[in-house]
Formats: sequence, structure tokens, C-alpha cells
Amino acid sequence: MNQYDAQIKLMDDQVALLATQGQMNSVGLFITNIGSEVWYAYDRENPILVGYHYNDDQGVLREGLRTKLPYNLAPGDSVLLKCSFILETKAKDVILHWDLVHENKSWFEAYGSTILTVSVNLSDKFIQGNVLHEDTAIICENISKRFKMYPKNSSKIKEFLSLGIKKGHQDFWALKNLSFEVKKGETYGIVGFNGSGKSTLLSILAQTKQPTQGQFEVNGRIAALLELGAGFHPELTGRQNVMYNSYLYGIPSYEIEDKMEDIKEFASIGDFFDKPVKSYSSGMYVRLAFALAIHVDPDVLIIDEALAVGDEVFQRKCYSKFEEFKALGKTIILVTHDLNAVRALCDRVAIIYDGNLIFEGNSNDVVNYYQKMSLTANLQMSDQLTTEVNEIRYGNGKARIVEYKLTDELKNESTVFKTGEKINIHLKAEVSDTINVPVVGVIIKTINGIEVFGTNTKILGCESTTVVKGNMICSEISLPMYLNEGTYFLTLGITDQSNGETVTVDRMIDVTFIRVVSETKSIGLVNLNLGGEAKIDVK
Ligand SMILES: Nc1ncnc2c1ncn2[C@@H]1O[C@H](COP(=O)(O)OP(=O)(O)OP(=O)(O)O)[C@@H](O)[C@H]1O
Repeated sequence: MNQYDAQIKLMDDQVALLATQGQMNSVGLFITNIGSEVWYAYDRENPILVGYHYNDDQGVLREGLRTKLPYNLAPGDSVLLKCSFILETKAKDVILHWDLVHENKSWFEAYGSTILTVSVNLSDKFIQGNVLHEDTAIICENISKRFKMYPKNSSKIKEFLSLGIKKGHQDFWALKNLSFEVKKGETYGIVGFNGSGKSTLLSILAQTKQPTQGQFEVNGRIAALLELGAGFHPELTGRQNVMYNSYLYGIPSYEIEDKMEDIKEFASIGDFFDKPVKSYSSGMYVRLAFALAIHVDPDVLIIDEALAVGDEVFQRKCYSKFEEFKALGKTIILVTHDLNAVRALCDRVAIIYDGNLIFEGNSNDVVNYYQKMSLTANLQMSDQLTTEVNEIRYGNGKARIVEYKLTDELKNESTVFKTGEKINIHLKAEVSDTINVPVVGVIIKTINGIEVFGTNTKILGCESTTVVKGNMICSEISLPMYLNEGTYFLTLGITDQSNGETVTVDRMIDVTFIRVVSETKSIGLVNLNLGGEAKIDVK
């Protein structure tokens, strides 16, 4: 068995390798302590990564790695350096030489790139003690990320050849001074509109991108499910990709070989496990990626939208894995547009808007706030930030709810109901503009925001007639309370559902709450014991 001294992770997209001539298709890394290049045979059977090491006649350890790119790079294209591998060395420092080459049938034909040389002091930089507080899983301080936007490929070459004197790019700040902390065992959600910077943030945490400014630290091993199939090589089989990726996670091959059958079983993709991943459906990609991520035994699991692709059975399997992870005190960072999943899974949530972290709080408050944000066309951040989260109300204003009350079966006003009893929800709204198809609705949620039930006057069979300015909408929705004992929040609203579209007219989120008491005990959110029967025989 090997004894590993250090794990090197080297990433820096600010110093990406740049092809300058010909078509390049491989990235090579040479590691040497004395500066002379190490050559090694290229294995065509295993084209993704070839590792090599030996002690030279002076007893110095030499290493080389090569990664075949799945595409050709043209002049002006660059490639992000990302490397994580186990280095067997007793040396205190090493020098890494990165370059791009063109690999032909039997040999590397030409060089055509800048060669990047990096000195790595292993003792200082990579064998560090844990500097975080032991309760903290992740801490980010003033993280910013700038991308360089080049109008044309040639702008990049021109800038490079002028040694940076002629600026050919514009700066784009995708993240601006983000600071937050995630505690160990927390499930932390990140929501935000398209392009707000969520994936960029996760890539930084997963260490596939570097922040331009700021610092962050992660306590423990991190596994990330980023964009679909990221990290998988299309030509390799699922099994080979598992080996390759676990190598990147810094897990020795004997350890992952022991887990291979479990990974295969969890992924449940049958014979496809031994077929090239380029033949996979998007669902299969996710199954393999998720199976791998949870089996590398991470302390922190990062998930970017990936689960939406899997089918329901697999999603349920993943959610039960989440629960297991949470129970084990592991930390999860989840980016998703599925607000119900955020409510159900996350302890705390952050909203990222235009690269800024604008709001952080418990999942229910943040999701309510975010829903309001989504419906507010012109977001004025300063106004939004002063809004009280427990008074969230929005809509196009064509009608306004002016009165609501809850009554029991005897029409007495109440907020306490027995399981099985009827609840009547009365609502009155003043109309200030024409609404073609007014529909009144209610949503019932648990304290932690899970939507238990929702209905509306349309679903319940009411005919809607057009209302105009000066009219009053009066509605009553009656529902049997089959909820289990507990406290539930009600959201009330009016929508206009003409022409197949649903436009929110007035919506009051979590405007009131009820308490449900139950004489018959049961488990879960609903109580079906009222009509339930049971038999037990002893034979
Ligand atoms: N490599 C890059 N070069 C230039 N701009 C980039 C790069 N990667 C991302 N961006 C830009 O940074 C911004 C944030 O992108 P990011 O993918 O992080 O957003 P997101 O919130 O994850 O979006 P979505 O919800 O659509 O996935 C976007 O404007 C995007 O165009």
C-alpha cells in the first residue's frame, strides 16, 4: 500500500494555458525537483490520465500526468488548470510545468502553448492544520469573482502577445463581496435568478474556480455535483470515470475499488456502468455523479440543480440520502430553482442577486421573500431589504384583500380546529380594475414551509364572472381538516386566470395561522385514521 504525503490541488483560471499555434489536444503536467523534463510513455488504452513516477539516479522522485482533452484547442483558446492528485514524495517542494501539446498517432507532435511553471511548497501550503472553528463547515469572506470578457478570440492573443500592455478585455464581476458562514450539519440553500452567480459561487467552493478577491475555507472533504456531467470524460465508461474522479478527490484507488459495487448499485444504470458515458442519458449522468459524490464520504456535499434531472424514484432515493447525510451531521449546499425542495430541505437559505448576497435567513422567510422578488419586475434592492418578511404581499393591485376570517362548522370565528372538522375560509376584496376570471385560492403550509395543501374556487367548481372597478369579491372556501395535530400557516390570494395564464392580483403569504388538535394519534402531516381500519391476526 502506498503512503501518501500530500494532496496537491492547483487551480487558477487567471493563468489559464493559452494555445498559440496549431490544434492542441492534451494538457501535460511535468513535476520535477531539478527542472529537467520527465518524459513517459503515453497509454492509448487509458487516454484520460496517465500517472508516472520514479526515482532518478540521484534519488529524486519525478512525476508526470497527462490529460487528453475531449476537443481540440485552436490558437487563442485557453484551458483552465485544475489538478488534484496524490503525490508520493518526501520532498518539501516541487516544481510543476504545465503545457499544451498536440498528441499525434504515436507521439506528441508540437508544442504550441505558454508553459506555466509553478513552484509548490508542500510543507507550507498543502499540509495545513484546520484553521476553522470546529462547528464551521464553510466560511467565505468578501468573495468576488471577475471574468475577463474578450470580444473576439484574437483579442486574447493580442493581449497576450503585448504582455498585457494592450488590454483586450472588459471586466465582468460575477460575484461581489460575498460573505457567509455555514455551520457543520446545516443544509444551506442558495437561490437566485438565472445568471445571478450561484454556479460561480459553487465552483469556487468546489475549488474548480478561484476567487479574484476574498478568502474561503472548507472544513473537511468536499464533493460537488456541478453542471451536468462535469468531471466526466465522455470516452470513458462509468466505472473508469469513477476511478478517475476519485483520484481527483484524492481517494486512493484501493478505497474506491472497495466501494465500486455500492456505487454501481446506487447509480442503478445496469450495464451502462461499463459503457462510455457519452452514451448516457442526462438522467444516467446524474445517477452516476450522485452515486460517486455520496460514496467519496464527503463532509460537505455541494449540489447544483443536478437532481431535477433524475426521475421521481431516484429523486426520492437522493432525498433519503440527504436525510441520512443530515443525520450524520454532514453539510449540504444546495442550489435549486425548486422552492419546495428549498423549503423542505434547507435550514438556512441565501438569495444571490446580481452577484450580491442580498438576503439570508430561515428557509420559509427567504423563499417567501424570493417569491415576492420574482414577481417584482423592477427590483429596487434598497426598498426590498427593508421589507418585513412576515408581511409579504404582492400582486398587480387590481383587487385588494380587505378582510378575511376563519370559522368553524357552527360559523363561529376560530383559529383552533379538530382533525376531521370543517374549516371555512372567508375572504373579501375590493376591485379597482377589471379582472376577467377572478379565482380565490388558499395554500396551507407547515411551520417550516412545506406546502401541505392548496386549492381554489376554480378547482372547487365555482364559475368566475368578470369583475370591474367598484365591485367586491366575496368568497368562502370550506375544507375538511384532515391535518395532523400542529400549527399551519395560510396564504390567501386572488389571481386572474384568463387566456390560460395565471396573473397574481393580490397574494398575502402566511397571513394567518391555525392550530389543529387531534383526538386520534397518527404519524405524518395528515391524519387518515378517521376513516382507517385495521385487522391483526395471530395464526
Ligand atoms: N467563464 C465565464 N466567463 C465569463 N462570464 C461568465 C463565465 N462563467 C459565468 N459567467 C457569467 O457570470 C454570471 C453568473 O453566472 P452563473 O452561471 O454563476 O449564474 P447562475 O446564478 O448559476 O445562473 P443559472 O441559474 O442560470 O445557472 C453570468 O452573467 C454568466 O454569464
